[in-house]
Amino acid sequence: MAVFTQVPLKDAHTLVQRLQLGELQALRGIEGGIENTNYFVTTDQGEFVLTLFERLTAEQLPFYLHLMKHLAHAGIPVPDPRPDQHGEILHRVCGKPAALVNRLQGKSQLAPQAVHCAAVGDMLARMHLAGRDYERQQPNLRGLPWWNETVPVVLPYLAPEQAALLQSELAYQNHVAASSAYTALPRGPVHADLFRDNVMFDGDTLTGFFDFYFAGVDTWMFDLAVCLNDWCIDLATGQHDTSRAEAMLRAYQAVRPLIAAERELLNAMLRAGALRFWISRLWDFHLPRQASLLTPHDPAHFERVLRQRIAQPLAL
Ligand SMILES: Nc1ncnc2c1ncn2[C@@H]1O[C@H](COP(=O)(O)OP(=O)(O)O)[C@@H](O)[C@H]1O
Ligand SMILES: N[C@@H](CCOP(=O)(O)O)C(=O)O
Repeated sequence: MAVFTQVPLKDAHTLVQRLQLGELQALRGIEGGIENTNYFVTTDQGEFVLTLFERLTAEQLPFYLHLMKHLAHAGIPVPDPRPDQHGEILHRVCGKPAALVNRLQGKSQLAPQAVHCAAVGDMLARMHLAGRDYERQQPNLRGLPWWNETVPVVLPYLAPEQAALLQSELAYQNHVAASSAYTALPRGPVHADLFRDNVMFDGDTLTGFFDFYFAGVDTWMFDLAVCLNDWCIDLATGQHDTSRAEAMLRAYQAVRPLIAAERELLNAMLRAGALRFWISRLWDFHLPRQASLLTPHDPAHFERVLRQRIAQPLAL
């Protein structure tokens, strides 16, 4: 869990007053998350989430916050950033850029069944379509250029066979990115980190997507691959669960059918999704930041997932 910055009650009170959200009743640091400082904020008007951004800059943040607003207005269940009286949704708390959003109802479904994977596939496709007329541009900041930059930084910490796999997969992904099929992939704003812990459910009903702070313009297929790699696998082995993967793909395609290039590159994108999180987990693990409540994720998990995607491609 992560609270990098301790927020005094008086600072939360000032923000709540400025956003005209009533009287502050409680402020509680959130267990979970590895990127930002998060607090639940209770006022007499409801429950909110305060996020202090620890890595993202005030220049990068409008893309994410306005994307959430855009999607919320299009009917996608995502947190809606609260404005001040001037309409500004990016605030400043304890010297850090900050946002306050509504708290989504429900809880994460950490042992998903086919019904949950179908709900995610359906809403993911709706979200992709709803993002088509979003005008701001920002690349996925954890995309290929970042992989190329970060792999040399983590290589010294790896055993020789891991280093060889990491380098050969990176070379493969550079090759894929230069192909005409890749150029043909439809793209737009994507979430890019839509894991089980970034979706809320009330029973079997999906109540929201959140944590958009790795979003960016990238291929829709990469987004779908990230979901398949987390929602539709056996976590112990990294193996695909066919019924869950089929449920997600069927529901996604009922809203937006995949084009030929997407079908062709499905497995390459599954490998890309595994590589992306293997690299970021290695980076977080071997070059950790100070936080009072932080548990790094296990990098070995995505090494296993990547080996699985290479050994057993998912057939469409
Ligand atoms: N809008 C929200 N509604 C409800 N819970 C939220 C919301 N945003 C964050 N949370 C809670 O806070 C936890 C950490 O948030 P997250 O965005 O994943 O952190 P990080 O940005 O550090 O990865 C989540 O697992 C969830 O329980
Ligand atoms: N989902 C990523 C890490 C990002 O953490 P989150 O709490 O912001 O989703 C992973 O599992 O490595």
